[in-house]
Amino acid sequence: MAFARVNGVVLHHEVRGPADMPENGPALVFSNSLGTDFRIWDAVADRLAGNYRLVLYDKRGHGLSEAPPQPYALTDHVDDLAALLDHLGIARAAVVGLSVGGMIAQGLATRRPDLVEALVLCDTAHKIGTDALWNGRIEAVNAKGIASIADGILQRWFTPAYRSSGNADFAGYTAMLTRTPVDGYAGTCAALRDADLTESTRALRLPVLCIVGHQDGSTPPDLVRELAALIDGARFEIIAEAGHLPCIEQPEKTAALIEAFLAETGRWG
Ligand SMILES: O=C(O)CC1=CCC(=O)O1
Repeated sequence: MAFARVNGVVLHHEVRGPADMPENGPALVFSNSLGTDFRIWDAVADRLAGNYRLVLYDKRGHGLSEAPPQPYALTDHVDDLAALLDHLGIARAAVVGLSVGGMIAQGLATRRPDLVEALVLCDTAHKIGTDALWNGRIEAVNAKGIASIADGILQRWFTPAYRSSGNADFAGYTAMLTRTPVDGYAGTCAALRDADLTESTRALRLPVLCIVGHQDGSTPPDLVRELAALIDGARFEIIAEAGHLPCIEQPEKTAALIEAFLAETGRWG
């Protein structure tokens, strides 16, 4: 566990992987979704940590990172990640981003192409949701807290089987969502509302893998297929028995897809 003040905000992060990895060698960087922190990647990271240097971080307003007052712009999140990688001396990375984390990854590839060699875009899109959806969430969480909208969100995040009342992990991720700082949550909703990456993402030229859970209710397979179609040469994979967070429901399959893709690029492993 480490903290760094970069781009005007304290970010909680962790670097994992073999001790003999060269300090400035390529890294695998993970960016998480709205209402989650980097622990959503733990089971995937456990499967990859033997072979790669991993960087996990909590974006502003989430986890143990500072939560500046809302609203945020997607470029705030992108510039935070760029500054964190510069701070860590990481010059080349494959960025694995989920949902808004996937938009941060796309934004980083556009704004700092020197840093990004490949993208794994999980359950994300070039444009997520509508003004009405995000404004409704901002209003609700500011007035009544995140718990007031949590049920609907959790239904889109997880399959019915995972949401069983006996599943302690489901209770844990519910707490992760509802304990997110309101400024962090609403601030990032504003970033999502205002971001449309269609044209900048269409111009990307690098290896890209798009992944989506078969039962994703937030960024459904057809939307992620659209994202993949936008990017020259991007691959598209659907993971069965998963919702919006395949890294939690199907970590084995998620890690295997990431590893096979990185091997194909010829730059990792
Ligand atoms: O909260 C949701 O519905 C899922 C989601 C959309 C953007 C993000 O990061 O998570």
